[in-house]
Amino acid sequence: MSATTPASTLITNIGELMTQDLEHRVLKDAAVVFEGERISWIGSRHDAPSADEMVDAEGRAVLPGWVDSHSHLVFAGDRTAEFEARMAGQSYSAGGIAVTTGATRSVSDDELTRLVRDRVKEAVSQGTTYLESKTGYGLDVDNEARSARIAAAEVDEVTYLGAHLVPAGSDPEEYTDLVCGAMLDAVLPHVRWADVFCERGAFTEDQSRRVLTAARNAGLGLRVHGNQLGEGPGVALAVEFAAASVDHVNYLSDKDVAALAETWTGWDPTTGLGTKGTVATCLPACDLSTRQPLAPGRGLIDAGVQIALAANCNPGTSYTTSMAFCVTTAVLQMHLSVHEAVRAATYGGALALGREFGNDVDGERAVGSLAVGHRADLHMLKAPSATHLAYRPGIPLTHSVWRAGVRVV
Ligand SMILES: N=CN[C@@H](CCC(=O)O)C(=O)O
Ligand SMILES: [Zn+2]
Repeated sequence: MSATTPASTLITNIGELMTQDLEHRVLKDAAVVFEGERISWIGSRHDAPSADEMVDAEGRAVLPGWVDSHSHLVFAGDRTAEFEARMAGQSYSAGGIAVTTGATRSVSDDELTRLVRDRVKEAVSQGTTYLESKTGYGLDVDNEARSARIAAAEVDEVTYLGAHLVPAGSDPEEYTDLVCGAMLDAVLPHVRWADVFCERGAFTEDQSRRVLTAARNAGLGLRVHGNQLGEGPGVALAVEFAAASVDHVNYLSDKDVAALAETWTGWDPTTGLGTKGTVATCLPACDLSTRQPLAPGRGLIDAGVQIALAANCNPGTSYTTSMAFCVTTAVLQMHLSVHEAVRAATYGGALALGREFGNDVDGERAVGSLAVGHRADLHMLKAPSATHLAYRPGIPLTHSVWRAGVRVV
């Protein structure tokens, strides 16, 4: 805690406090107290205890900070020309990853760090308080290890994505061996997760299975990029490996939806107890930028699948850090309620990263929901309710942000 951070803070006169806790509480006329990084009290403002510092929300809404569980922040350069071509009718393919890999390899460690740091700042300024990033634009042992090391210093969670694209000139099977061998060993000290882009033009089912097996044997949690460009084996593989999340999920068969729903049958959403399933992470900004059908978030929720919303910031398919844009799109176009969309962008992201209530890892506090004992990650809007996120699309509504009890915006 910095010398200027008060020991305890009371935020009072909150018009709407959307807790996204297990009871789904939305409190009117509320107050929150946090001591250091920990929330210590939530209730009616009329009953609020005193604190060292008092912040008057003046009727504004307060939500948990966004938990952005899917991004690719470690890159240099951009792909404006590819985007323009796509807007003119060309379809997205995985091949563009090679362009960013070339640009990323060409910059110094300091420059790459600065680029990542600027993107994190941009995300935080819009209310993101917990952020994952993948590697995946290094694609050789040294550059993947460098990406992992730089990401680990700048973001909360790092995912190894050596299996993003087979580099030009490499034999796919030999490259998969490298991803499962020397490259995995090199990134291991810096990462908690591994991911694979299981899609045509990227990694086959068999190659993906090898990557997931090696990562699991190395003790990493698993994630899968699946069913982005067409129906395929990604979701089934994610379920088979009990991955924490399968991301994109644009093209799902009834069997895929049923398989994902089945993974949640042993979990109680009212207590958060039981065996968690595989979160379906929807990436609406990416879907719009690649002109893919929006992921069927509504149908997934209705089938009993826990979903997350993430920004998927990367230079190819989704060059944005705006979680608010994703929430807006989820409400306006994916037919989620505001509460469901905000939940997917906060609690859902935490579920996808194993950082939700009851899952405090390495002594870290739960994120993505507001309850006593959780990390004080709060996002105050320039609006009286979260509904304004969808009602006033495109308007920057972040008023202030606290991350682990420290005011950062
Ligand atoms: N789909 C795979 N990976 C990224 C895009 C990578 C790129 O095109 O640079 C994604 O999540 O959309
Ligand atoms: Zn991705």
